[in-house]
Amino acid sequence: MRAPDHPILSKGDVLLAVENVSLGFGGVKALTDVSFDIRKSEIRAIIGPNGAGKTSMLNCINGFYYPTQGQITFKGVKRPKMRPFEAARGGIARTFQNVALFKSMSTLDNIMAGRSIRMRSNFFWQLFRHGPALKEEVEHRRFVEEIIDFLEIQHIRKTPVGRLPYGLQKRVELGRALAMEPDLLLLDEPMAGMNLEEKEDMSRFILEVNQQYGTTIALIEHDMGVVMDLSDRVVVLEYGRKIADGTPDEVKRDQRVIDAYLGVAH
Ligand SMILES: Nc1ncnc2c1ncn2[C@@H]1O[C@H](COP(=O)(O)OP(=O)(O)OP(=O)(O)O)[C@@H](O)[C@H]1O
Repeated sequence: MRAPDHPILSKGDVLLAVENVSLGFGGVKALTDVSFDIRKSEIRAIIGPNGAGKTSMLNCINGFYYPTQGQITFKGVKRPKMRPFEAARGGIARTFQNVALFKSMSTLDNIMAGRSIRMRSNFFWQLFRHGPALKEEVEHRRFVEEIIDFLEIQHIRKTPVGRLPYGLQKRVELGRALAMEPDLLLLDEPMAGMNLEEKEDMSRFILEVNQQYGTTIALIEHDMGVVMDLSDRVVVLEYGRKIADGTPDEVKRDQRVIDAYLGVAH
């Protein structure tokens, strides 16, 4: 396990704070004055109708976009403008709406690629798999094997991921994000395109990651059954603005949320 590079936060402390964030693309306002926080070790859902700004928000959190206005504070530090790999190095991992893996590479190599962000030895040593790099690689390999066991994907460890069914690809992508040992795991529609059994498996893994490792998770999801079962708190966006924020029960009863989103079958 890596040593923490920040003051140790306890369960329930604010891990990430979004304050008055706005984001514009030319004339289009994707986000307007949105504030909410994500607390350590919780599962936080971001929901709302299509085009509400959910993915834009995730993109601001992982450094893909920089807010036009407002600020994001992570582990107590105001976030400077940064690129996604810098956010990843800082402890934010992400999966995508449409799986983003190296399709011709095996499950093992894809997860190992996620792990490379935690490797310290320089490129020279890695190239020759010698000296410090060899010792380090053995340790990282052990960690990756733990993830493979945890996600129950031993049987596909050598299979090129492009050949796997969609549900398993999503599981490998989760494995790659976990290999980064993130402080904050962002999941963009982790159940999209899955059948019922795959959804149940994915829900179980998300809960286990949260409970066994205490990993803080923020997820975007359209399946309301999943959202209400998994999340501790839910933030609701509509037309780029926050319209509600609370526990699943509070949000379910909120008339604005019912009118904007839940009234429509999901
Ligand atoms: N790169 C971009 N350039 C221009 N407009 C964008 C861009 N990205 C998002 N938008 C616009 O910003 C708004 C919010 O989009 P976003 O994808 O964040 O919504 P969403 O809630 O994630 O939707 P969905 O549930 O359909 O994925 C939309 O009007 C969208 O068209």
